[in-house]
Amino acid sequence: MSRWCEFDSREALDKALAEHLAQRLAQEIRAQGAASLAVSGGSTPKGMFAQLAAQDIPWEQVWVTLVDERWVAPDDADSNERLVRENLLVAHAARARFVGLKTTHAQVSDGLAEATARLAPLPRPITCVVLGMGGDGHTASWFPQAGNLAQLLDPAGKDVLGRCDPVTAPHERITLTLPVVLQSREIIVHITGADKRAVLDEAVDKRYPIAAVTAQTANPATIWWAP
Ligand SMILES: O=C1O[C@H](COP(=O)(O)O)[C@@H](O)[C@H](O)[C@H]1O
Repeated sequence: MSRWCEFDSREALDKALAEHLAQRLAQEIRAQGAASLAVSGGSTPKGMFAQLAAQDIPWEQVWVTLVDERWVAPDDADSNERLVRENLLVAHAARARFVGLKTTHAQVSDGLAEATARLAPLPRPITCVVLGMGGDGHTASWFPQAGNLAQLLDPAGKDVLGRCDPVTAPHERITLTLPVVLQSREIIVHITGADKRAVLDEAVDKRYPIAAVTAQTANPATIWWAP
C-alpha cells in the first residue's frame, strides 16, 4: 500500500519534493552515470518545478520526459511540454535532456511509434515517476471513461506508450502505460487539497484508475500531499 508524506502548506510540499527528487537523481547519477525523470502536467506541479529547476545537480546527466501529453502543439497553452519547458527546464535544469511526446502526426495512434523511439535512450527503469491526479480519479492519461483503459492498465502489457480518448476532458492524449510506471525505481503521487485526498480515499471502492498505482504492493507509491 502507499505511504503518505504530508505537509502544512503547498510551498513546503513543493520545496521538500523538489529536494527529494534532486537527491534521488543525483544518487542515481553517482550509481549509474545517468538518471531519468518522468513528470506530469496540469496545474499541480508548477511550484515544485520552479524549486526543482533551482537544484544544482548534474542536470546534463538527467533525462526528463512526460508521464502524459495532450495532443496539442507544443506551444499550446494546454501543452504539458510547454509547462515543463517554461517552469522546469530553466535555471540549473535547463541543462537536462528533454524528450517530448508530441509528434507532428495528426493523431496519437500515428505518432506512437515515433514517440516510443524517442524514449529509447532514456535510462530505464525510470529513476522517478511523478504522477498527478485529476478530480475524476485519473492519473497519467488513464481516464475512467477511456474505451482502452484495460489495455493501458494491463500490468503485463508490452507497450511503453498508449493513446487515450479521455471522453470527459479535452484533447486526445498520449500516456505512459501502467507497467512502465510500475517498473520505475520510485513512484510519487503529487496531489493537493482536501477534495483530491477524498478522491484518493475512495479510489479502490470506485475503481478509479489511480488505484492501479496506489493499491498495488509490488512497487509501493508515496503520496506527497498538502491541503
Ligand atoms: O490532464 C492532466 O491532468 C492531471 C491532473 O492535473 P491537475 O491540473 O489536477 O494537477 C495531470 O496529472 C496530467 O499530467 C494532465 O495531463
